[in-house]
Amino acid sequence: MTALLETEQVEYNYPDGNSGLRGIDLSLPAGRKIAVVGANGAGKSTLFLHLNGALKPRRGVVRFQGKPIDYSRRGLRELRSHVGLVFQDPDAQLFSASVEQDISFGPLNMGLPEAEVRRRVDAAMAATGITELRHRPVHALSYGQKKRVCIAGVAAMRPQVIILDEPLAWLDPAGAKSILDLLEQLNREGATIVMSLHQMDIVARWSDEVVLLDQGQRLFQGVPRELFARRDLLTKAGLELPWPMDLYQALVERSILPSPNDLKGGEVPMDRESLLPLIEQAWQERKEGK
Ligand SMILES: Nc1ncnc2c1ncn2[C@@H]1O[C@H](COP(=O)(O)OP(=O)(O)OP(=O)(O)O)[C@@H](O)[C@H]1O
Repeated sequence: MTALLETEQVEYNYPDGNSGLRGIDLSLPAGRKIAVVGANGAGKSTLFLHLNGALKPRRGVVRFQGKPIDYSRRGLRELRSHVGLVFQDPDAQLFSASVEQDISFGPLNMGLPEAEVRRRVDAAMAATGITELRHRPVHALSYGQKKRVCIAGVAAMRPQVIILDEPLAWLDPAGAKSILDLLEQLNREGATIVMSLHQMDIVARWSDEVVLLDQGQRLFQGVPRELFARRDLLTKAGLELPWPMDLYQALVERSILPSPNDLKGGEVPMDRESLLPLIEQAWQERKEGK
């Protein structure tokens, strides 16, 4: 599969000498939902800032659609119309007086006609469920509402890639679910979604592909099931298994559930929906005295 975004041996040091990235090779295919995971300080935000050209590597190269990023003003403006980044901190992204103005900024900056801007802004507000906040000042919104405005602002530009730095952090369960539903919808409409997150159960059920970073290096890229079979990598990177896999293992150790070798299909359950039928079956067999 051809890569939409690629990094080759990307290295970056912050001006104070902190090493942000230490030779990262990545290839992000189009149309996927890609999770980027790693402990605090692993380099996720630094990587994202390279993918939309906000940071320039000290060594190595970042490519979009096979071409190295053009760091001129024009080149970056063009790149950012295709690669949208939603920052971790919404206050770093929002600056207009009202919600509507903020979401309009990107499409206006792309030079789109006013009617088209209005259409896109209305659609982005509807998709993120913030139409009623249209005239509200951004500084007076809750954290979760600000997050939605940031996502709407990027979605209104209709980029090919939407990168989100911990979009679920600090959201309540309903807020997190609606963001995940929205990302699912944007992906169905053709956007490649790249997001960092710390909840491994969501990585397991949401992502097609997962990238694991550790101390500025890529430790793994592949499907979630493959990553969660690598206990060595998880331990090194300080990550845990998704809770359904962890619970499954605890139940196997207590001889309540069959071990992977005795499972039909042999696949360890990664999510709640595949774990529950195993528990129900074990419960049924116990009741029937098997
Ligand atoms: N503005 C900065 N100035 C100096 N060093 C920085 C800066 N931002 C990040 N770093 C350093 O670069 C490394 C990578 O940080 P980064 O923020 O990319 O990690 P992260 O994986 O996004 O972490 P988190 O999960 O905490 O958001 C860390 O060692 C961090 O201390």
